[in-house]
Amino acid sequence: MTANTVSTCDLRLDYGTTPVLKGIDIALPAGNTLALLGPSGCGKTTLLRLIAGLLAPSFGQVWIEEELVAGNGIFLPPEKRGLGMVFQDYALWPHLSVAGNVGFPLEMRKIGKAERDRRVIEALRRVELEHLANRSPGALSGGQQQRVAIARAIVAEPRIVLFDEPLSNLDRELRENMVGELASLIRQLGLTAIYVTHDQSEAFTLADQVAIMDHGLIAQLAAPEELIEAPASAKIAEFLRLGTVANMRRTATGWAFGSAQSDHALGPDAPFGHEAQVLISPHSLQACAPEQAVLTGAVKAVQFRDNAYLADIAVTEGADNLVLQIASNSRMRLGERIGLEIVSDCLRWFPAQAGQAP
Ligand SMILES: Nc1ncnc2c1ncn2[C@@H]1O[C@H](COP(=O)(O)OP(=O)(O)OP(=O)(O)O)[C@@H](O)[C@H]1O
Repeated sequence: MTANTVSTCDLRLDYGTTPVLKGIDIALPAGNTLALLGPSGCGKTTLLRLIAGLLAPSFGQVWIEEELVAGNGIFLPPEKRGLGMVFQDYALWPHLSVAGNVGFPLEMRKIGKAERDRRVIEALRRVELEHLANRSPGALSGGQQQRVAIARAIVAEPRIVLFDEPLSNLDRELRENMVGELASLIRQLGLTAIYVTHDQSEAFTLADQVAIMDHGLIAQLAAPEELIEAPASAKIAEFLRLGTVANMRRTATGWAFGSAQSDHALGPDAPFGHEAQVLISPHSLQACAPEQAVLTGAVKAVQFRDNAYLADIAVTEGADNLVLQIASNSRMRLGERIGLEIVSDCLRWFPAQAGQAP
């Protein structure tokens, strides 16, 4: 079994009387990347800062490679935790050369010049920037600056590298290119990484595991494909924009949904006898002729994503105020009237929330 490099146990943080983290448990195996994903203010950066040692927990523990670094009266400062960090703005010093920036953490550790030079060149070689060692950071592209920041984070050969939204200051095109590059760099270097982002595609490209955070808690921690296949709640499905969440009722012969009724049988996991929340993803809908359909609507918007067209259909008959997304190989015309058929096996049902009537 692979040892966990970072783990937290019931980790909490309060600012005054306001709980910001309410009990976080993670266990990250060596060589894995964990993304912390969630809306603004959910506590991602706070969790990263607790792991880094930039904040002390109100309760709970942080372990790094079997060593307790925070909790039970122990608190190791950042420089004693063996971590590398890459921040949003890279925090490169403009008055130092690329090599000077990368060597700075070693200088702080009072490592001699010869050894320092050797390690700086090695770190720059690993990010393929040794030819720019003497340049000033201001004379580099955004992507190159980011690689300098990574070289600086790995120069002391840390066990773990923490990334706090390292791409958010780049323009969209560069960001998209850099995500893939960063993902392969993390793998090539064999890093164990924790990566804070509020960008889902970034998290899904980079991470082995994604922790979806919500109001100071982890709502679900799973591999990207599992999050898409099996979101744990309607809220997570909505946050990940996996489709439309609606209420549906199983009937004796089929299902009822808004004012629509159908005799098409539902899959075995559909609950009997009461209304339940269901995720209708683009793949659980098929277009059909409007006169044969239980649900019909008009095409409201079309976008091209992941090699297919996604159309928003505003349902006009069968349910009120509902917009459903459907995937198609061809571009539908705006305003076109289409029928929708539900592929019941592809629906995902959510258990009733506590307090919800059965
Ligand atoms: N020094 C502080 N004092 C009081 N409250 C704080 C402090 N720092 C952060 N908070 C609050 O803690 C909560 C979590 O903040 P945090 O920065 O961890 O969120 P985040 O998920 O990283 O958000 P973002 O994506 O916007 O960076 C927020 O409600 C924030 O207002």
